[in-house]
Amino acid sequence: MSVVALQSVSKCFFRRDGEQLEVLRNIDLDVPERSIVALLGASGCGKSTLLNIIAGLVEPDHGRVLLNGTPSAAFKDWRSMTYMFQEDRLLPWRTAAQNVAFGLEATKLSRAERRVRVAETLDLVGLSQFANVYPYELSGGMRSRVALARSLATEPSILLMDEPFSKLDPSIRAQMHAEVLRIAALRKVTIIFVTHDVEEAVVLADKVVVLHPRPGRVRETISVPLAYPRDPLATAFTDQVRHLRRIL
Ligand SMILES: Nc1ncnc2c1ncn2[C@@H]1O[C@H](COP(=O)(O)OP(=O)(O)OP(=O)(O)O)[C@@H](O)[C@H]1O
Repeated sequence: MSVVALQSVSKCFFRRDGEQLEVLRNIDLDVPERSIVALLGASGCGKSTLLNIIAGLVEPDHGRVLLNGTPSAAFKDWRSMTYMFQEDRLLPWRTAAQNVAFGLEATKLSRAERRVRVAETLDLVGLSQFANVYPYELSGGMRSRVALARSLATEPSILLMDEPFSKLDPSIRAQMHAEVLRIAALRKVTIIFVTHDVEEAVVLADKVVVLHPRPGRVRETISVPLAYPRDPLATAFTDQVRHLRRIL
């Protein structure tokens, strides 16, 4: 069964001047369990809007969103889904551990259970030594790891990411890609992420959905049949990357 399925999803926004902006038209999407799907497209083609629709943050005008087979409006298990934003959005007055604990505070876990979960998740992203450090004392890559740990602390089965590594240096970015692939395999998580970077899409995803702008439509869905773990340098010269580059 698909973890996330979109059927003929369309969305318009109204601009300030009253003009209607058709952002998404008839989007169909099928995300099987434990897959990694990239939403790839040029700026403004509706990638973030699509992710927000999946997350239940934006309601589509037409079409259906099914989460584990349940229509979005009737879906109850929102805790099984987390969202990682483009900016890390760490709270500066909280330590790394306290930031990771943030999403757990609304759960039924006891204080002791939360402490264990935070320690496990920081360990997962290789930051056990930095639990008591504040965000300003961390490098960009470490902050990104804390943000990833915060997204994973609730043990989600679906992780949505909106260009989460776009602000990082290329080498740190490659490290984060490796981290995501390692953790996705370990935690059995389904990932849907937005990117406008062809290499990032091909390194991470097993399926790349290419969106065409104005209005956003699925232009093509490309499978990436490369075995994991992938080598970013090796993937840069594959046919898939050449093809996607040509389209974009
Ligand atoms: N709440 C809103 N109200 C009005 N217009 C919106 C709203 N949200 C998004 N838009 C418009 O919808 C279009 C698609 O935006 P969206 O952020 O989904 O695109 P994107 O592909 O993620 O772009 P980028 O890669 O630049 O982040 C843009 O023209 C944007 O200005």
